Amino acid sequence: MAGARGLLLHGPEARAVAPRTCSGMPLAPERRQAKATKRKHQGSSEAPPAKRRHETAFLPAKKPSVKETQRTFKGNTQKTFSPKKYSVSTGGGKQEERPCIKTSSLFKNNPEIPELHRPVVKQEREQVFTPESFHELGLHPHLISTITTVLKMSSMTSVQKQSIPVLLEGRDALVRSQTGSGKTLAYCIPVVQSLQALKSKIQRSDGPYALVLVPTRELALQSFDTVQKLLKPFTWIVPGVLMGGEKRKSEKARLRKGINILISTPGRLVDHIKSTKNIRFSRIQWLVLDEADRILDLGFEKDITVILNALNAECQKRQNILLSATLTEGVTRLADISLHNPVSISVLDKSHDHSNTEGRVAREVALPQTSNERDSFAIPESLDQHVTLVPSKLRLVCLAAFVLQKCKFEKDQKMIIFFSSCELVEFHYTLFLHTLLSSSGAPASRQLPSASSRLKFLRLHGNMKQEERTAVFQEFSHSKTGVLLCTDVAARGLDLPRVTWIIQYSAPSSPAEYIHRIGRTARIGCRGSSLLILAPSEAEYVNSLASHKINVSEIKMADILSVLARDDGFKRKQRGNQKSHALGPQEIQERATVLQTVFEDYVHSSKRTVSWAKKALQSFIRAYATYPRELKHIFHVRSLHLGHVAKSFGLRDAPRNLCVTSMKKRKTNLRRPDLQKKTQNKHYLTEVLLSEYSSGLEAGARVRKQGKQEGQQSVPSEPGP
Ligand SMILES: Nc1ncnc2c1ncn2[C@@H]1O[C@H](COP(=O)(O)OP(=O)(O)OP(=O)(O)O)[C@@H](O)[C@H]1O
Repeated sequence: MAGARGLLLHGPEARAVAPRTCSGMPLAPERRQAKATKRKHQGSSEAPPAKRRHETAFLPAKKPSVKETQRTFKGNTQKTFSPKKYSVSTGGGKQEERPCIKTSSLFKNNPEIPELHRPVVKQEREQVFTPESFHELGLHPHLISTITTVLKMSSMTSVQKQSIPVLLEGRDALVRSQTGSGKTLAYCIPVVQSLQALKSKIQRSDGPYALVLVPTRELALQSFDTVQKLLKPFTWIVPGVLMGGEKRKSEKARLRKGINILISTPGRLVDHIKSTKNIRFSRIQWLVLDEADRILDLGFEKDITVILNALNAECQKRQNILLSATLTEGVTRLADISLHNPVSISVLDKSHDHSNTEGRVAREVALPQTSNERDSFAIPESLDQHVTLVPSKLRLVCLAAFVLQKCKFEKDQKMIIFFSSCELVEFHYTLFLHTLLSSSGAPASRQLPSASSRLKFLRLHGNMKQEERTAVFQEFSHSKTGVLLCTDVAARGLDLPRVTWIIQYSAPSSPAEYIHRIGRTARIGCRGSSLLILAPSEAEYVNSLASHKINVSEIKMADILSVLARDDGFKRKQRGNQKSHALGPQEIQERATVLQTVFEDYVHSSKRTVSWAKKALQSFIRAYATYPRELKHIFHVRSLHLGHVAKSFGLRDAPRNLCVTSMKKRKTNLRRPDLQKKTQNKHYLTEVLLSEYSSGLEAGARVRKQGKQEGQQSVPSEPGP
């Protein structure tokens, strides 16, 4: 970590930045001076010496005593009253000089970045394509011509080659293959082939023959789209989608008219089962659970039971398929209750070899699989995985620098950034719109000197209206470039073409989620990369990934920040004819501080924005408290330094009254870990994650209730608070 450590050790205590009023106007000199003094004084309470750090973590920031204030004030008089200058590009490339005030150092009092002793593990591999074509499957000629001319596919993928014949034989199956390997067609083709071949031709009014359950609305739309394409030559078979966000009445009307292949999220289907008289399952021949392990998470297990009971009550004989890139214990349980004498299909290299040597697919793998097999996942060979260790104070600038590096200075990059909650997505989306974009409509004085109109930001999360979610999904899908900020609502199954980078700004809560998130890139043999951003205290997570045969290589934080050298918009003004010195670590630190200051200035531009940033910080802490027990030794709220984390929300100080109720609760619960798990964690998990996957019917009510309980201000979704 030589580079990164260098940055940490040699950083200047304070950086020069431009002072502004709330409206973004430069301050009068006297006020500027007073404010600079105040800032310095505030900054002093924020970075405790290393030995105090542990004690102060998560305590409200203490107001410094008069004595402390005087000491700080006196000790820094010289610096405080000699503001440096830095230059800001204004429209037309002019450089405007602004006198500066202090920003507390980003590069001091940070925890040491540990060396990563990364165990190198042999990753599981799958071969994506086979040389075989779809012609060999004995499908209806119109279906083959649709696959080759409409979908423009010629050869089968491994999972398709293994699954389609098994499913056409009428067997139940548990299918596991890596992300982006073509599992959707692996089940859609046999369903369409079998339904078009039924002797008594399907009538629309017959109702569903096939039911496909998926965890999210976007995935429902995507699967519907695939089925619709395959059904082109078979116009008498009608597909339909139920996914919430749409008026229940119009869904009821469509159900009444008849849907033969029904694609739905579990929650929405349960709602119709309970309230609609028009839903009949007597003709069901296929039940597909795509992303089966995700479907089982949280509240969905109950929904699945309701659905299985409803199906079993009306039809006994049907084919059942469970699919996912990751199989968890839960899926084995679900397989036990929903699959009959199933074939387990796995495309790992060893089974592939087996199929080659024996001339048949490896499909008689016993159920359940061993935990070892279940816990190691195949990752596309064309996916380069990285990790970077970044102290909390530097997280925001580091993320922004990486976004600028890829999406501003490199061509044709399309990036997805994962966050742990809707509030975090909204916060970073709005902040970036107002600071990194020149076309956001915000006053130029509040923007980053190098604000770029080449950047495009979008966001996707479960608290958005359905029409907006769909529009964003479509826009990002069709776009060649752009940055999508999202929650795990976009982690599963979504097939977004040409995504080049996946950033995990909030670490995932399980290896399975890690696999699915990074699986949004490097699909079907394309190249892609991922970056996991961890705090130094979270370095151990790399070993946890390695235990699931996941290999990551390190990118040094210094290398990420060095992109700031490419943009003189971040430069401090040199005096007179002084020549710009070489872009060493010191200069990079100064530029990083300019970037941080732009964020802080935006956040502190009004009381409302400060309160909004505090809510986002609160949401971060709440989500952080929900990591499962097996990861608590790595991700524990007590190891966070509130003042430092606050900095990554553009807050200059650790908020004093943050999350008081929750803190009290947490304190009590920490003494009773059993209670914590049973009550609070469950509560948080439901609050933070369930809303992402709900049918959409209850989301509004839940969000309203949550907001009321926590006094939560709704974060503005459009350009800013
Ligand atoms: N035989 C094929 N030839 C070429 N492209 C294919 C083939 N089969 C599927 N694809 C394409 O590969 C992409 C990924 O497919 P799909 O979404 O079904 O993957 P998946 O295995 O379900 O991924 P995930 O686990 O992330 O849900 C899609 O764009 C799909 O159109």
